[in-house]
Amino acid sequence: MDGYTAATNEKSIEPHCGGQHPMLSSRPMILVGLTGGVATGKSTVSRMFARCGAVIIDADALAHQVVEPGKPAWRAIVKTFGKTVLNPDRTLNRQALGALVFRQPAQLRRLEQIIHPRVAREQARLTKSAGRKDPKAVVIYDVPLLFEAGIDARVDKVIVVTADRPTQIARLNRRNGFTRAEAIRRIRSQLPLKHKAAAADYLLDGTISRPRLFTAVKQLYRELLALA
Ligand SMILES: CC(C)(COP(=O)(O)OP(=O)(O)OC[C@H]1O[C@@H](n2cnc3c(N)ncnc32)[C@H](O)[C@@H]1O)[C@@H](O)C(=O)NCCC(=O)NCCS
Ligand SMILES: Nc1ncnc2c1ncn2[C@@H]1O[C@H](COP(=O)(O)OP(=O)(O)OP(=O)(O)O)[C@@H](O)[C@H]1O
Repeated sequence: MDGYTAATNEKSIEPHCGGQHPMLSSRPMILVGLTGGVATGKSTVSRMFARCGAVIIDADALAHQVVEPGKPAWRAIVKTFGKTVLNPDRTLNRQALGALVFRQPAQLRRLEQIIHPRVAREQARLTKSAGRKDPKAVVIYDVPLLFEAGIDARVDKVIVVTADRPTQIARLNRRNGFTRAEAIRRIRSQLPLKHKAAAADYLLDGTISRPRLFTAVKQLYRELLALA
């Protein structure tokens, strides 16, 4: 199938996105890690999985929430990095903080030490809540640092969304206004994409058109549903 590669064999199952197949009634909740490089298309793919009926737990969104003004992580960031990383309205100046930490790996580690434990707690809470609501949910963890943070060991399957580097750079320029150097710094702050791809159970090509990508996502969702 275009844009979708799997190590496993295709299962024969009714071609619809979402809905519970009668053969799957005993399936427990499945935890799926979704990762990739910067701007390869993880959020785009996770929105498509949401349309199929999956529960999405988005680490970037949680990382944004835990640093809202006045929250403990926000206070720790101000204490560590100073008020120069704040906007006049006291929200985090993400551009300023990003420019600082992606130039200095030691500072990035300090920021991660503040944010990651709080994101992990929220992930655990949301996972429990998804399991209570639907014990057979397909739960997708959208986590850019899935491998770097060792979360791959806690999920049943890993999907990696790939893109070639020129596409990543062009997207970061268009979406974030990053220069080429800024984009490359952000890309290099992660495990190389080829290492992530080599460790994946499923690969999705994030550079194909959205309709083709959605077709690949629907097929993969059916395959995930079929995992007993
Ligand atoms: C430095 C910050 C404020 C810059 O914010 P900005 O709005 O520019 O980026 P945003 O948070 O939306 O992330 C965009 C992408 O950058 C990449 N990225 C973010 N944090 C990291 C990191 N610590 N290491 C490598 N890549 C990262 C991811 O691919 C992510 O999808 C922000 O990235 C941050 O707080 N990072 C530390 C928290 C973290 O590790 N988040 C990742 C998910 S837990
Ligand atoms: N298949 C596609 N075709 C064209 N553009 C796309 C496609 N998928 C994503 N994009 C665009 O590329 C950019 C990055 O996509 P997206 O936000 O989904 O990536 P991401 O991996 O979640 O990014 P980040 O690592 O920054 O969180 C967005 O501007 C999005 O609109």
